[in-house]
Formats: sequence, C-alpha cells, structure tokens
Amino acid sequence: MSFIKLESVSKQIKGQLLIKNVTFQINKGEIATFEGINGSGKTLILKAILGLIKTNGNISINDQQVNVKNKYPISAGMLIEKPSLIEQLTAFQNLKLLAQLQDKISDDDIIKLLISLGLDGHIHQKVKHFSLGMKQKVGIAQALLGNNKLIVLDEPTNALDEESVASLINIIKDFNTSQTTFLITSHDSNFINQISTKPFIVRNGVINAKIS
Ligand SMILES: Nc1ncnc2c1ncn2[C@@H]1O[C@H](COP(=O)(O)OP(=O)(O)OP(=O)(O)O)[C@@H](O)[C@H]1O
Repeated sequence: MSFIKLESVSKQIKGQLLIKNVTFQINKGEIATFEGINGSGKTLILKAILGLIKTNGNISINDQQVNVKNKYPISAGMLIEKPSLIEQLTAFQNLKLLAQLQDKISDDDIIKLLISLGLDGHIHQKVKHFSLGMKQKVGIAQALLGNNKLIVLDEPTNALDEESVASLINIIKDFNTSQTTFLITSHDSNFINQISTKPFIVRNGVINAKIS
C-alpha cells in the first residue's frame, strides 16, 4: 500500500530550481533511503515530505495532503540536520521532555533506548558536556522515541564511529516493522546498502530509484 506519494514536486529558492519535478511512492513499512553528495537536495526533500517547506506539486502521507499548514499528518519522529537539544538538560531530561508530549512512554523506555545507542553511563549527564557523536545519538533517540509511524533521519551516521554505525543499523532494523516507515538520508553507500529496502539516488535536485 502506498503510504507516501510525491507527484511532480519542485522547490525553487531565489530563482534556483533545487528540487526538480520529483515523483515517487513509498510503501508503509519500507526503509527508504536518499543517497547523494553534499548539496544534492537530500535535506530539502525530507523537509518537503514533512511539510516544513513550501513546494509546488503534490505530497501526501496516508492519503492526506501535506503542506506547510498541514505538517506531517501522522505522528513522526525526526532528526533533521542536527539534533535539537537543550544543553543544560541531561540526555534523559531531553528525552523526557519529548516523552511528555506522547502517551505511554515510561522512564524505562527512555533509559533502554539510550542504552541501546551506547549512552549507558551518560544518561544523567548534561548534554553540554557531550561529544558531537554523543549528541548525535541523543538526536537519534529523540526521533526513535515513542510509537511514531514515520521516522525521518537526516544523515544519522554523522559523527558516529564504526561500532556505533553497526549498532544503529541493528536498531533501525529492530524498529522497522510493517507499521513503521523510515526515510533516511546519507552519503554513505555502505550504510545505505545494509538498511535500505527502497533506495533512491539524489543528484542535483533530481531523485531516481537506485539500481543495484
Ligand atoms: N534556504 C535556502 N536558500 C538557498 N539555497 C538553499 C536553501 N536551502 C537549501 N539550499 C540549497 O539547496 C541545495 C540542496 O540543499 P540540501 O540541504 O537539501 O542538501 P543536502 O543534500 O542535504 O546536503 P548535505 O549532505 O550537505 O546535508 C544546496 O545547494 C543548498 O545550498
């Protein structure tokens, strides 16, 4: 069943066409990946799908139109560009803030998630003392927290070491059920090849299916 649909989607900023007439569909439960070099348009397409930027063309999620007035009509967890963290709070407190906006997320769920991302020993430390990779892991935890039907991860492997990338691959596979759809950008084809069920290549604002 088609869950996310884009039809002739374009984005122009200051006279420059940055997303060029993009049409594709993604089924529920897929791990869709967008692979491309810096500046190719990966983040813009995620922002468009979430209704964070205005575009031309049609975008729908679960048959509901997405636009800047009707942002992500289903529950979505996201890490876009870089983690949004409150530096004065601990890793746990940052997640607790988000958990309070959703039902049925226990303190135990938060702690388990942080441990699965390799943050045991740092759960109750202030984020301002964290390295870039540790902050990235808290950002990933924010996106994974709860029972979101859509999880969007923009360059999740940024600042992660090899071992952490391997754990992330396992975590994404564990989270990916027929009810959870992932949209993931990366420039790392090795990472993408290990997780993707629906690979796209992004080149200069043009998005095509990746042929292996
Ligand atoms: N608000 C903006 N104003 C002008 N140009 C923009 C704006 N946002 C994005 N761009 C341009 O659009 C292009 C695509 O940007 P985008 O952030 O989608 O790249 P990306 O593929 O995610 O790159 P990276 O891997 O570096 O994150 C880039 O050339 C960027 O400079």
